[in-house]
Amino acid sequence: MSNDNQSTVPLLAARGLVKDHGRSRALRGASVELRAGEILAVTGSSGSGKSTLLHCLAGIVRPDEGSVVYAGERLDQLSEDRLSELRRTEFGVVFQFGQLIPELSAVDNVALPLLLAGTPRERARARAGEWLERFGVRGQEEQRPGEMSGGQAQRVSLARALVTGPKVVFADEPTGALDSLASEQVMAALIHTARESGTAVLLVTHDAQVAAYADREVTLKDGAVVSEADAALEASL
Ligand SMILES: Nc1ncnc2c1ncn2[C@@H]1O[C@H](COP(=O)(O)OP(=O)(O)OP(=O)(O)O)[C@@H](O)[C@H]1O
Repeated sequence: MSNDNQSTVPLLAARGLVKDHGRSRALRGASVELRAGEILAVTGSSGSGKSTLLHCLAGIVRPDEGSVVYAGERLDQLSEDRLSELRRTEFGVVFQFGQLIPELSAVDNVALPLLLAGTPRERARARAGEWLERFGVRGQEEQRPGEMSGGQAQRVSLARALVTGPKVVFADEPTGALDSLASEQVMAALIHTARESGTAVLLVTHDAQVAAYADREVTLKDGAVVSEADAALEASL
């Protein structure tokens, strides 16, 4: 269901993105918009360009052609310094294999973005503990990623992505390595928390059940958007 608070002005808009990886063209004129608070699924078969699109939208990779505008700023033209500041303060990212730091406990992994932003250690750890609780992994604060299940580790990754209060979370196959029960728990936690905090989510997935959590779905084929379906409307039919 759409969130009534969503603005009609996009928070993030990509137009005509082209991106080559060596001799392979990953994006061929892809355009997509994400509104504040919206949950958008990007689907498509393997190799259709989903991850490359996410990387361009998150300012991780610069497109060869086209524009990416975030809250009035051209991401594709920003300096590396400004881009990394935006990634630290406005964006959160979650990947298929959470990419937690194996040597750090769950609470220290989640506290890390706050420490990098200058929050004192004890306050950062306390806030991290609150976020672990929100994601249902309280009690595992001192465990390291290797001592947790895949689903628990992925919920820690979500807590780390959201702890700084980002405007957008980019999630690339966040449930790709999980079984269906853990996948449902992770998605429910992500969607609930994003709705509660008004965070927009760009969700890359090839799984129709995961895409069904989104407000809207765009499908990529050969590096361009081929169809847009209102996932919520489809689900209600
Ligand atoms: N770093 C890279 N170097 C070379 N080619 C790449 C690189 N990243 C992606 N590609 C190529 O670009 C195309 C799009 O890849 P991308 O990972 O964006 O697609 P995807 O839809 O996310 O695929 P998957 O679902 O398999 O992850 C593919 O042909 C892929 O082989």
